[in-house]
Amino acid sequence: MQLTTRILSTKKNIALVAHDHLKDSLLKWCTKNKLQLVQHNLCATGTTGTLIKQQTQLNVTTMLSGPMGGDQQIGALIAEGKIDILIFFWDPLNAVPHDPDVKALLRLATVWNIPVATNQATANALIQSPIFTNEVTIDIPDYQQYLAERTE
Ligand SMILES: O=C(CO)COP(=O)(O)O
Repeated sequence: MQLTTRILSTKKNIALVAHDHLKDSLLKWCTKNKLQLVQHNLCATGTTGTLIKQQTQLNVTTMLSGPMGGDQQIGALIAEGKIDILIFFWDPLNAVPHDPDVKALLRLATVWNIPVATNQATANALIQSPIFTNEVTIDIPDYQQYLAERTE
């Protein structure tokens, strides 16, 4: 796969997602890091985002709830280059009905090489890193080249 680059600007588009048993943990993390988070554009799956808005007063664009398509909506935004960072407190100990959607979201985040935190320790590392505040260049698949090779 040929690569090209994408610039993540200083003001990032950040997606926040948490499974039910980890919502308290993500809410605490958002409260603790509110001053950094307020400087970025936030979006979230339906329940997660609504709780973050209620409990932190952060401005969050909400998608549908995860099991109703919210993970897929965020995955689509990632594929379109509209999400720069994914913070996803996913639950490795409880099954969810939309497991294929969860896998698809994590897969697309990997395909498009965006920084992802899937637990609190990595979210802490990410928010303290220059990635969060600086302009960053990431390698991404060269889609035009990919398409050209498949259609020549
Ligand atoms: O299920 C989710 C992620 O897979 C999260 O969805 P909610 O934020 O609506 O609970």
